[in-house]
Amino acid sequence: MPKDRSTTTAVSIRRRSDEGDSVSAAPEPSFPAATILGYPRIGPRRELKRALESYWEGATTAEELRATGRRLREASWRRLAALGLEGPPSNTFSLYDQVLDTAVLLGAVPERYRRAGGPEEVYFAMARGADGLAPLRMTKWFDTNYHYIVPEIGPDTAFVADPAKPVGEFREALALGLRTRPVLIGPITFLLLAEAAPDAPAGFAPFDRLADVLGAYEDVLRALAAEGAEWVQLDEPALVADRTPEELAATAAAYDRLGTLPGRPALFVASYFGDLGPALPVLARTPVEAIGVDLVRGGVSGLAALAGKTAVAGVVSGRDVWRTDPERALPLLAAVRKHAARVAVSTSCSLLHVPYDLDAETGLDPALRERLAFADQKVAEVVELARRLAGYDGPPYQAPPAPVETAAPPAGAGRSPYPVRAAAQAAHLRLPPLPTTTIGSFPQTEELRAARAAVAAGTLPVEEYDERVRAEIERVIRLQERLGLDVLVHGEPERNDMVQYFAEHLDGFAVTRHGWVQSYGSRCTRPPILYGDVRRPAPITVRWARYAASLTDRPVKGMLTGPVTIVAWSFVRDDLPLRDVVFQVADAIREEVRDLEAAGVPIIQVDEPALREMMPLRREGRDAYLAWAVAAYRRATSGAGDRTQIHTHLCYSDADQILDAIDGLDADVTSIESARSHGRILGEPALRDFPRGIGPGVYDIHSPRVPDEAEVEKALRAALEVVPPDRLWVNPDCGLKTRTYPQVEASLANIVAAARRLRAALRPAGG
Ligand code: MET
Ligand SMILES: [Zn+2]
Repeated sequence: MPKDRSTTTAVSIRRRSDEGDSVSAAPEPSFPAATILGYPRIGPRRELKRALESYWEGATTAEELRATGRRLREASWRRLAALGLEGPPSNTFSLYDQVLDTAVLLGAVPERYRRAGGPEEVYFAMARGADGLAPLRMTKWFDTNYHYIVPEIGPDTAFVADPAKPVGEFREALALGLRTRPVLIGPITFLLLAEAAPDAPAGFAPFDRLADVLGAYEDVLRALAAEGAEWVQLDEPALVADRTPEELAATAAAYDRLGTLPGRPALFVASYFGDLGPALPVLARTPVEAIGVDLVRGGVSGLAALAGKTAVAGVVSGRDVWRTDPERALPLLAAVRKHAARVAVSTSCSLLHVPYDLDAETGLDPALRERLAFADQKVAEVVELARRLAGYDGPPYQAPPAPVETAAPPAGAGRSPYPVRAAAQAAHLRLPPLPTTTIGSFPQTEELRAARAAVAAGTLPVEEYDERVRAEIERVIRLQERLGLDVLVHGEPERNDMVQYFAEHLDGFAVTRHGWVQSYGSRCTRPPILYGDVRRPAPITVRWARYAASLTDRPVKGMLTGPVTIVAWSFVRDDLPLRDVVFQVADAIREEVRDLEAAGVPIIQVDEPALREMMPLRREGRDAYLAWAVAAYRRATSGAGDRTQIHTHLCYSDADQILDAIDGLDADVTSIESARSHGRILGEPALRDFPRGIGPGVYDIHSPRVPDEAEVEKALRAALEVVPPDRLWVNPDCGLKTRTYPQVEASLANIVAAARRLRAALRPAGG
């Protein structure tokens, strides 16, 4: 075998499938030697965010929004071409979410949204809700901090392909002289991520509709081929999680069917976020031409199945900001090359999960900077690796022995059992039944954001900024008193972000200025970079908590972010086991809990919204993960005395998967997302027995909609069916930071009113 085979010029005859089905014998188009699975789309300066928000406010038109999209796509393609990438992906742009785009592409728009208006209105009604129309559910994309919109599929969903978007984007790029590879979410992943429509009969699963949805995929593939698309990428990340034999058999059947579609483009099935495991040979037996494997998360065993295929080898991580070590990547690529017909160098997943360009960061320590690569640097890396691979004749990669696990540090001195704590807290706090509270943040005003930027730019003295933060805290405290909430918060006005704020005050972290990563819709976060040992040089939140408490007689909660979440939402050093890094952070938070308690703060909330998203995608490894994650949380919180009430907050609706772990956190009160899943969380039998305080969210803060009093009351009545009144808390799904004051005031007023009505109804007659 010649070892300098260059993949750029590779042209071969399309193979026949094992079964010998006759497949068109057209030559397989060449696949680029270097590629990426996707690219960020929010804009290097978050141009899409601004365009979306101004469109939603009614300040700009749909046409202006579309024009911004076109400009961003063009700029991205030109940038990729300038970086040396050939045949870039397309249809990786989205106005809100790629899963929602796929639902639209396949005609899976639930009937009730169709009356929202024109195409944009219908689309954004599904994403964000509209008058009288709650949005579709939103949840996290695999183990990332990106949120997708959950499609709703019923037995009658009429799948009718509407390929306008991928076709339109393909044409746009072609007009620039670029033949792109349209990217679609594959049928297996699409259906597995969807949920059954509310009116679907019991036992119905969206996956039952696979044969029907494939018809729509065939139409899309035909339409793209007619435009001149040579390759289409079908993303199937769902195949890196555990799949049943039936699901794998359906995968084989689906790709056999798409693979034998006459006149189709060449098919590249991409997998990412882990190892394909048993799905790899299944895919490899189908007629698809190319298969993508994640070699950052996944291993090299089983690659022999790639014989005869084009292997798209993900060796440049799309999930972190570290440079790729060519001494590791080249042997990995050589290992793939031993088996596959052709090898393309790729990112391990879409670059959606990393910031655009390291060159925009001018303030980083040069020693750290040298170790970093953002999206554009990673594009340059795949191009360079492909060039080096062509001439590489070193040995292929061999997996090293698995590292030996060290024992977890102890949880720290234990608190008394819950009944003892609960009694001490009840005597101390004297709260009514169904206590009302919020999750921590209040809307962030433009003035405060601007003030923070001015401090960073050196144009506003810190003392003046602190003064404004104090004024904002006072305003938020007065508002909560006026609204009649029982447990108040300071509103987190001093925090740009719940993770970044702590990162800025802990040693071992660096923060970026422009390193935005899309979280959902127009929302972005700037994940800090955890590069060294974590230490807390001084108390972080104590002065603000103390100030807030000084303003009111009601209890004020102290707010901290938990160790798992701080690590999950950062880019983390990869030279230590993740667990050890989390324990370092837990020790820093433990010190903060102690200091808050010493300052007289009676309730401390330690948020762990990322607990579930960090969970391994395959069952194997989950128990071990949950054990150390829970141990880290307890290490952070167990220094508190019995009288101090510890709250935690987890904002996702499918907490049912980790109820044991939530129980293991041993927090006195747990608030959890529930509004958008129509209270589904409380349908869980395990929750009936949840032994401590629980606050299922009654206000979907991801939507601009204001819930009315009756709706909140109904949700609370449903909750009271399973949770006794002395343990039921009344709160929104999550923090209020992303909402406006008018929305928040109206919603909280309705929540307090509903809680009061129920409280009155609970009171025994004459009591
Ligand atoms: C994503 S969870 C957010 C919790 C945080 N305390 C807030 O209210 O913003
Ligand atoms: Zn939350």
